[in-house]
Amino acid sequence: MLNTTSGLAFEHERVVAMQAVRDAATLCRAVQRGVNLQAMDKKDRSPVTVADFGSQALVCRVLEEAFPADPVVAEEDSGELRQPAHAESLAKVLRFVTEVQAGVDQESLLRWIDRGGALGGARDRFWTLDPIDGTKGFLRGEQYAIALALIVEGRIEVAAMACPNLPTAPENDGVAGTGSLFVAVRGQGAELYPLDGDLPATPVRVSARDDWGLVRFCESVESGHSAHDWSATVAHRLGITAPPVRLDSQAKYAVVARGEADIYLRLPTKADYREKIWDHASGALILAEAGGVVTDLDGRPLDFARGRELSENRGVVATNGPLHDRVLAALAETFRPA
Ligand SMILES: Nc1ncnc2c1ncn2[C@@H]1O[C@H](COP(=O)(O)O)[C@@H](OP(=O)(O)O)[C@H]1O
Ligand SMILES: [Mg+2]
Ligand SMILES: [Mg+2]
Ligand SMILES: [Mg+2]
Repeated sequence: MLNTTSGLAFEHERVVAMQAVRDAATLCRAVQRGVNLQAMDKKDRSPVTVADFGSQALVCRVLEEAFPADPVVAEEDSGELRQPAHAESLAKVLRFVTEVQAGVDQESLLRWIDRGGALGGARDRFWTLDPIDGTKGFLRGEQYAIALALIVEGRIEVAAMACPNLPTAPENDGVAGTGSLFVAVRGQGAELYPLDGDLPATPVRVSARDDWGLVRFCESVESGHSAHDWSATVAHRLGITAPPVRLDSQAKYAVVARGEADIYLRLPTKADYREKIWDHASGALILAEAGGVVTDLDGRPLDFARGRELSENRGVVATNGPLHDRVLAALAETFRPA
């Protein structure tokens, strides 16, 4: 889709996606500053917070206004929030959303959240959203991301990912207000903006590292999300000596994309677990546009045209490129999933 003013494909989508994740990041930070950060349990026992719902509402609001015909495949729905037992949480979500977007009523809020219920698939065009990826990291005050991507006929075309606790540069580690906003459009490269202020973007590029003694790999903090024992075995086989860098959320794709790490491994802990599209779409395009490579454990491209899950893939291997085939070979030789 060509924008007649700038001539760049998907320029309007890129700008809208950046605004949407910025709004959501403002809300997430406000919730995190608030006392008594509590999680509710979803049916699958995973945590969800007031910020997950508020973030989803704000992003879906921005998308509805700009692209009313576009479906959204998002992680959360309003089912639990509508329960009388959660009236207090609903009131909190409304309060935090109103701080960013004045004049919102409860019905609009719930309707925006439920715009995320689309099924995806090979249909023309849809957005996929993880309103907070790394909810466990968010609850610990560590890494999390607001991850949004546009998928057209199964191809990821636009990605925006806000990482409020990931500094734009290592020297800002731990400094408040130095979060990162990664943006990519297929064929146009990946860029990093400071999440705060109007500073210009810098290009994002992977490392060229291919010396196994210097290679760094990253993985989930949660051993229930990615098998730490297997990644240690694979790393040993490859001659990697540095300990793994563990961080939550799709910030893992971002740190590989900007060359701070060289490999992201996500090895299934359960044979029947299928990755969710919103856990990968945004990060995967950002890394690919930074020069990296993303496949599943078997070397297959991630297939985003199958619905809400990556049903045809298992696990994820993401690298700077030069290391990819050796990592796949080491996995084929060693990894025996549960
Ligand atoms: N058994 C499992 N295997 C792999 N991923 C899982 C999992 N259970 C939950 N997840 C996903 O892991 C995501 C977090 O990834 P990470 O551990 O890399 O931070 C969660 O996203 P949310 O936090 O958005 O729910 C959730 O979708
Ligand atoms: Mg979740
Ligand atoms: Mg997630
Ligand atoms: Mg989430």
